[in-house]
Amino acid sequence: MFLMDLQERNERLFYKLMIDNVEELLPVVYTPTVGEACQKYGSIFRRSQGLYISLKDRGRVLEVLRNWREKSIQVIVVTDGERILGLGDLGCQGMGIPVGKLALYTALGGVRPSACLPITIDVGTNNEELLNDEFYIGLRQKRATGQEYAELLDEFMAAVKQNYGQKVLVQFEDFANHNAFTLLEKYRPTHLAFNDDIQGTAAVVLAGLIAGLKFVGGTLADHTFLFFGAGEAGTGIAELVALEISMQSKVSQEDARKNIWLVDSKGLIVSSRKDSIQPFKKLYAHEHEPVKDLLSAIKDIKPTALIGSAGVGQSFTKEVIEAMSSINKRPIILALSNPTSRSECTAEQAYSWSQGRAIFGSGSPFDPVKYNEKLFVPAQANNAYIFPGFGLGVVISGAIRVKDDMVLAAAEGLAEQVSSEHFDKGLIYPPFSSIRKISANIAARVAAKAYDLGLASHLPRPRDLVKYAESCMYSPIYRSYR
Ligand SMILES: O=C([O-])CC(=O)C(=O)O
Ligand SMILES: [Mg+2]
Repeated sequence: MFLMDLQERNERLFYKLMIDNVEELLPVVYTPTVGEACQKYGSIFRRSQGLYISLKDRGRVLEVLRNWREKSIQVIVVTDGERILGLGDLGCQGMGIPVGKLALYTALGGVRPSACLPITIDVGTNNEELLNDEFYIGLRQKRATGQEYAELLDEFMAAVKQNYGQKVLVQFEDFANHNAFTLLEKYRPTHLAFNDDIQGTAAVVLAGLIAGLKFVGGTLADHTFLFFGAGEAGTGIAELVALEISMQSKVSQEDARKNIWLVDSKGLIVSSRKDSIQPFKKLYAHEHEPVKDLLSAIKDIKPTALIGSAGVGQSFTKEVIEAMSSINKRPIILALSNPTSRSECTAEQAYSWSQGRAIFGSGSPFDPVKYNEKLFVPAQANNAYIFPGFGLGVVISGAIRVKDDMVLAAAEGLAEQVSSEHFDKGLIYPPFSSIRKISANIAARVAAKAYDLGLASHLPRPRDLVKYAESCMYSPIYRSYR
């Protein structure tokens, strides 16, 4: 609440404070505190942040967009609040997420604050508690679905293009699975559309796996990956890992998918399963006997890495971590669900149950852990490493579309920032304290790919893209007066 006030009162000071104290303030402005802020958004509401577009605005969404005080927008983060982190449907109170993500776009990625626009689409909520809460700030109705939902989103996306042109990045955030994949597929051919939960998370995890394999040995193609959770994050990561394997090892993507297995709420996804498997999971329905639970799946599949993103806290039990540790000398354990209460296990559990052998990363931050007199520093495998730099790269190159190769370039840009100095400390990501440098490098990689693919509209292509990215970054300094 203090930081929200400061952001409102003295934006420059807010960003100066953020940039100078990233590691301390990230968990406040962002995950996990932002999750709690969304849960309590109605009762801590002071001034409106961001733009709300509701079902009641149908037919005049363009007019609503034009009411926003800033005219030159480069990045929009939009949610409909249906799947806020792992907390579920928070309706309009999800606004904290686009606001927090865009604060990071500026602090971590150097996109000008005035060029950032947080938006929440209000189509109602199915959260009964909120519907009965006198302080709820959104429409008091059940969520609109089907055609009514699709038409509002269509009107919104058309209005965005009409008002800001085709170089505005639209980042979809925390939509429910059943809309996230459909919206991305629908709008990526016509808009500069990016889904952070699918593509951003995929890039950060791929970078972490590439770094993690330095401790384990071998290439991605030599290993087996098991995902607990087959939603946006799980299948997004699986697809990017398969793409990277297919490029590294010159095999087809179908072949690359064979060492990747997914577990959802009904067990291991296999072709023999009787229930209907959603299209985005089908690619991973390999031939195997049905397996009901995670522990049995681990014993059968024998993965090198276990990647959790189901939003189910404490699902990596002692037995699960011990099974991973009996199969691997250095098991890779990623507990990606957010916020902390949804984390599959804590850092302390991962290190102690694996007797200090786990290579551990989590979506939400954990403090370093002392185990057997040794200090372990857990990695924060959060898309915050990717989206600010990714967005900066898109903005500075004037890219008009997002291609998977650009997401891959972002992952590689992050992975190459991990040096021997980090590996020696057991780290698979560089520290957030150097995030602006990391973002500039990711931006340069992404921009380079956009130019290579002929998708960049800002010509001529700058010669040194890293230097150029750095020179474009917003800094919270005061101009000197004459
Ligand atoms: O916001 C975060 O910390 C990461 C993320 O996108 C999510 O959990 O949905
Ligand atoms: Mg998200």
